[in-house]
Amino acid sequence: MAPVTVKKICCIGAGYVGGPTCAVIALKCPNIIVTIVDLNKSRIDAWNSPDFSLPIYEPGLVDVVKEARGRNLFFSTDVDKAIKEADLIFVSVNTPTKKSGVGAGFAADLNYVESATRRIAAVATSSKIVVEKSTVPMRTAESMRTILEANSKPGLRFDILSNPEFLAEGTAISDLFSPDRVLIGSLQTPEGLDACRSLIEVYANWVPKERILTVGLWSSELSKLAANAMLAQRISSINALSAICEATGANIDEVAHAVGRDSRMGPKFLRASVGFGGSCFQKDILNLVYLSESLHLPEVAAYWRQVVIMNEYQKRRFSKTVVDTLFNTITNKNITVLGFAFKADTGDTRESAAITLIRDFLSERAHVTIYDPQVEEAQIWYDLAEAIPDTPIEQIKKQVTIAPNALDAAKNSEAVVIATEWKEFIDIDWKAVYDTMNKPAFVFDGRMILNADALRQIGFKVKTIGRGEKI
Ligand SMILES: NC(=O)C1=CN([C@@H]2O[C@H](COP(=O)(O)OP(=O)(O)OC[C@H]3O[C@@H](n4cnc5c(N)ncnc54)[C@H](O)[C@@H]3O)[C@@H](O)[C@H]2O)C=CC1
Ligand SMILES: O=C(O)[C@H]1O[C@H](OP(=O)(O)OP(=O)(O)OC[C@H]2O[C@@H](n3ccc(=O)[nH]c3=O)[C@H](O)[C@@H]2O)[C@H](O)[C@@H](O)[C@@H]1O
Repeated sequence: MAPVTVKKICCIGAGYVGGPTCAVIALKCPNIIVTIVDLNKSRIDAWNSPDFSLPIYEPGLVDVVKEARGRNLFFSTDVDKAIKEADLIFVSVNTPTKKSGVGAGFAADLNYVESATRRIAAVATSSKIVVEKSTVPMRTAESMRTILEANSKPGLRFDILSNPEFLAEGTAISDLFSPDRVLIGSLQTPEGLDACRSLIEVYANWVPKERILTVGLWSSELSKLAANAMLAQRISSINALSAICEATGANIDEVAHAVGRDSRMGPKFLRASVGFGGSCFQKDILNLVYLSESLHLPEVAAYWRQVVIMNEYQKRRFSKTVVDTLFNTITNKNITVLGFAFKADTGDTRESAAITLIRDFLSERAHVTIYDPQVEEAQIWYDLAEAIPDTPIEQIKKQVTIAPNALDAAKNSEAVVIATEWKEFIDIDWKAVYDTMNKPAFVFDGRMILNADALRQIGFKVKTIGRGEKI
C-alpha cells in the first residue's frame, strides 16, 4: 500500500495551536483544503470575522489568514462534516491539568481528546490518518486507537501519528514558517510508516526534509514533555541564581551572558524573570511528575517537581520584595502593574505570573492598577475571579482598576511593577510617569527591560530582578 496523498485536512480545535498551525499549513499547501473546526461558536465567528478580528493575537497571523481564508482555509463549527471529508485529522484540543479525581493537580485531563476521538469514530465513513497535535501523556495514541477501533464502522483503518507542536506564543508564525524541527512519531509498522510519509509530504511543502524528524510514537510523545520540562528547567535555574545575585551584589544578566557563551549551553532562555507562565510549562511538567510517580520513580518525580516549586518561589519572592521595599506594608497603597499577559506579544494570560503577583498585593490590601496593551478587561476580571475564588468579584473590583495606558495607570501610585516584557514599557515617558507618582516613587522591574540608571537619574528608586545593587 502506498502512502496516501493528503488532499483534505480537518483540524479539531481552533485555539492557539490549531488555529495558527493549520492556517500556516493552508498557506504553504495551496493544494490541500484545510478546515479548522471548533465547538466554540464565538471563537469560529471571530476566525471568520470580515475585519479579521481574530480570537488570538499573534504577530503575522492576520496576514496568513487574509491570504488563505476562503481559498483553501475554512473555519467551521460543523465538526462532523469536516471529519467525514478529511483524509488527515489533527487533534489540537486542550489538555489542561485535571482539577478533580485521580491525578488531580498533576495528570492531564484527556476528556477533550477522548470526545474528539469518539466523534471521529462515530462519523468517519472512510479511513483516516489521525494526528495527535495536542500535548498528551505517553501512550495516549494507544487509547485513541482502541477507541477508534471499537467504535468505528467496519472496514475502516485509522493510523495514529504523534506530531507535537513546538511553537511559542508571540513568535508562532515565524516558528511555524521555519521550525527548528518537525517531529513525527509513528508505529514502526508498514502502515504506520506510510502514514508518517503522508504527513512528511505535507510539511515538505516548506520545511527542509532534514528538519523533519521521524521517531517511534512513544518517543515522540515523551519528547514534547521533555522539551518543555527542560526549557522550564533552564528558567528555574536562572531564577534560582537570580536570588543569589540579589543577595550578593552579582548581576544575573552578566552571569547569564557568561554562562550562555559556552557553546554547549547557548544564550537563549536564560532571562531571569518574575517566573514562567503560559498554559503549558507547568502543566506538562506536572504531567511528567505524574508519569514518573505512576512508574514508581519518586526521585525522578521530585526532580521535575522542583522546577515548578522554584517557579512558585520566584513569584512569591518578587511580591515579598515589593512589600519589604515599600517599608514592609502596602496596605492602602497604590501599586501599578504593567503587563498582565504571560509574556510579550500575546494576549494570553494563562498561568501568567502577573496574576499571582496581583493576588499577593490584594491580599496585603493594596489597591492595584493594571495596564496591558493586549489583554481585554473581561479576561482580567475572569482571571482575578478564578485566582481569588473566596472573594466576590465586586469586592475585587473595589481594589483593582484597569487603565487604558501606562501613564494613567501610574498616576498617584507608590510603585510601578513590570510583570510582562512589552517593548512599549521601555519607551514610556518615564519622567512624566515620575511626575504623576507619589514619592518616593519605586519601580520594580521583574523583566530586566528598563535602564535602571536612567530611571534613577529621574529620581526613581529601582529594584531589578537578579541585581543586588542599591535601589
Ligand atoms: N498554546 C501553545 O502555545 C501550545 C499548546 N500546545 C498544546 O496544544 C493543545 C491545545 O492548546 P491550545 O491551542 O493552547 O488550547 P486552546 O484552549 O486555545 O484551544 C483548544 C480548542 O479546542 C476546542 N475543543 C475542545 N474539545 C473539542 C472537541 N471535542 N471538538 C471541537 N473542538 C474542541 C476548544 O473549544 C478550544 O477552542 C494542548 O494540548 C497544549 O498543551 C502545544 C504547543 C504550544
Ligand atoms: O508547549 C507549549 O505550549 C510551548 O511552550 C513554550 O512556549 P510559550 O509558553 O508560548 O512561551 P515561552 O517563550 O516558552 O515562554 C514561557 C514563559 O517563560 C518565560 N521565560 C521565557 C524565557 C526566558 O528566558 N525567561 C522566562 O522567564 C516567559 O516570559 C513565559 O512566561 C515553549 O517555548 C514552546 O516550545 C512550546 O511549544
